Amino acid sequence: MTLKQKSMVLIQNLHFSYPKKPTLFKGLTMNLEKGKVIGLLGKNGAGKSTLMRLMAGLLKPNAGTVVFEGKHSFDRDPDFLDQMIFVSEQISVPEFLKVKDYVGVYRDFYSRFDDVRLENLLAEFQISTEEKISNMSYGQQKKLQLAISLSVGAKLILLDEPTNGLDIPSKSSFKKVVSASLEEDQILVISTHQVQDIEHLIDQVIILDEGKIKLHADLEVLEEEFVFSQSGEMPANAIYGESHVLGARFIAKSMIGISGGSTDLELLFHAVIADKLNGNYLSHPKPQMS
Ligand SMILES: Nc1ncnc2c1ncn2[C@@H]1O[C@H](COP(=O)(O)OP(=O)(O)OP(=O)(O)O)[C@@H](O)[C@H]1O
Repeated sequence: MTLKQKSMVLIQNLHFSYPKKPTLFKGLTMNLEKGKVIGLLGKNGAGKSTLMRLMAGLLKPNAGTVVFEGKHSFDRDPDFLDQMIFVSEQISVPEFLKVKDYVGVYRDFYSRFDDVRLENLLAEFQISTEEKISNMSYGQQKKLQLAISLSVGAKLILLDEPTNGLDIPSKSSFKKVVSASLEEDQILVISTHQVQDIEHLIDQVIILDEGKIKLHADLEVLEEEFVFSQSGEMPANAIYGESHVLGARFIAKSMIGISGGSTDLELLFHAVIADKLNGNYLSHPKPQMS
């Protein structure tokens, strides 16, 4: 399959700023492939939610393009809207409705709505369709929104801070249902500060900083290229490391005979923000980055 066939979201030379605010994105370029779960990381105010809103077509680029399967997001074409769902961090669920009535709104809107999947997800999250939304806690409402987002049959699923407000068992359920629900022709983008909530779940990581994509990488490639490990003291060849009472956590360039664990997302994030490890570590060539 060629890169173009695999790509679903193409962002090219994207410029964006809010009115009377400094420029947020100055020429962002990237593409997202189907079948991937992508973690979007960045400090507060880095622009994660804004990038998601641009992908959802809720904001208009000042220049450049955001295209989903050949359609400009901001055109909000009916086909595009049928294939995309964006769940923002602040949920606004109409409290006067019962779960089943609220779900009905989505069932009417999305042509590929999957009732069986929804039923299974609501069971996993222990939500009854007869429940009145006003009687549900914030976390329960959040889980309802998540269950819906994974059931509408969207090819592009954008989740902004989906695990905020979820208790520990629900976070485990979140990982379980996401891994089990994602199909080959879907992309799931998860923006979060809770890196442990997406560890062992994401295929790719994107780190946004100062209006740029500092890193866009397949975790598989990162794990081939680098060693993420711990030792009694900081090794001399560490690219980046953090000392703690028992020694150090570090990232080093991979060498024959030395293998490291799975990607330590927190350490990776700090290394990227400190400009110790930037770039493109994808399993095939990509368009030039900003
Ligand atoms: N509606 C808006 N109008 C004006 N400025 C905005 C608006 N929304 C966000 N911003 C500004 O844009 C920048 C990026 O905000 P955004 O919410 O996209 O960042 P974020 O990475 O999602 O942050 P956080 O991690 O805190 O949620 C911030 O400086 C913010 O103040």
